[in-house]
Amino acid sequence: MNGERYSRQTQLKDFGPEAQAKLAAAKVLVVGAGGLGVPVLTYLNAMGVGTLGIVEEDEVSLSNLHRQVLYSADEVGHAKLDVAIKKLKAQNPDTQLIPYYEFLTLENALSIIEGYDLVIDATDNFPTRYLINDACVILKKPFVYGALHSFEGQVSVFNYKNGPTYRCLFPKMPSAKEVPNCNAHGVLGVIPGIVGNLQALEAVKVLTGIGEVLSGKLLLFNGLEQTFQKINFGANPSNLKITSLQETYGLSCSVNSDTIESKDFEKLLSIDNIQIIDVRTVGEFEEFHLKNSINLPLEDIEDWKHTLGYDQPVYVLCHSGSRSLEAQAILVAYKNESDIINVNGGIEQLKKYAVKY
Ligand SMILES: Nc1ncnc2c1ncn2[C@@H]1O[C@H](COP(=O)(O)OP(=O)(O)OP(=O)(O)O)[C@@H](O)[C@H]1O
Repeated sequence: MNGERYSRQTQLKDFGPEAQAKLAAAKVLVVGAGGLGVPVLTYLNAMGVGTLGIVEEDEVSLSNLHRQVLYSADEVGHAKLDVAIKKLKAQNPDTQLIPYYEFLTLENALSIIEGYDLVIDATDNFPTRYLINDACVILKKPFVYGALHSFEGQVSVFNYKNGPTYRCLFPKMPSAKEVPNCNAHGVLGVIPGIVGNLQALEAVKVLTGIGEVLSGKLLLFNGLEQTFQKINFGANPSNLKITSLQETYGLSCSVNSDTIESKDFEKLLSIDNIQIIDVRTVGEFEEFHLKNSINLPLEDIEDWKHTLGYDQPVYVLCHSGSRSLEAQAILVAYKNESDIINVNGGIEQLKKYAVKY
């Protein structure tokens, strides 16, 4: 270990070389290298966490750059993981960086998470968050949670020393209407920077034992008012006893029965007459879209929902899977009995099949 590199933190009385050695021995898995993942990775790497696993399959987009400050304009279109690994290596060559060029799914979650001491959720969707929670409960790993909405953020540590889990705080996946998303609602660039850093701080506390971990406490940050608030919550014993993902999710390959993962949806693209409704904006659709898809922007869906054919499945798609959840909720409210399926991961994960006008 390079003593000088970490000297400004090891000289802290309550940190010292002992805590630094714990960081060096630690294995942390960061799921998502986007708005939250970038600050988490940058600081944990700089501070000397020995092993960092990164799960991510996305590419850098122009609209990522205002907040995902590890990426530059000339890297748009490159795999986030390639860019992140290159920059993190240059930042601290001592870290062992382990890339997973895939999204975390029901199939790979347990085998990936198994080898780590701590997981950091830096994703942007509820199915992944519940999956991380459930896999961490099964494997008895703590996980640091972070989430954003507009100018606000939340942080907590779940499953820490048998403490409350994500399901103790939020027992059920929220309804589609409640789901916020950067694409649809926007995010101020600096907010994920703040929330990601708070997550990194919690990770350091869990790994080294300093301070008081946010277990059983939800930290709420309001960027416009510059206020922090802590809410206490307790454990519900039934949430501490998940034994298998199959039991929790059934045998389906999705974490949500009305959802299909993009990679499974891929296999359906060759079906003739498949009904794919793309709810992105006209501009986004013009940039690229799936050949057989129909563009029905989210804001117009209420007016045009009667035009769809409900005698066959309706696959609803957007950029990454959140606006399509909102659209799905509107369609389900209209035609309850029909097969209305959200494509989780969206067109972002199906880009190789996309065409332009
Ligand atoms: N299941 C998953 N496994 C791994 N990474 C995931 C998973 N789900 C989402 N992610 C990643 O988490 C990151 C979340 O970042 P962020 O919320 O800033 O959104 P984004 O997808 O980068 O941008 P935008 O939503 O604006 O297009 C993304 O890079 C996304 O690919």
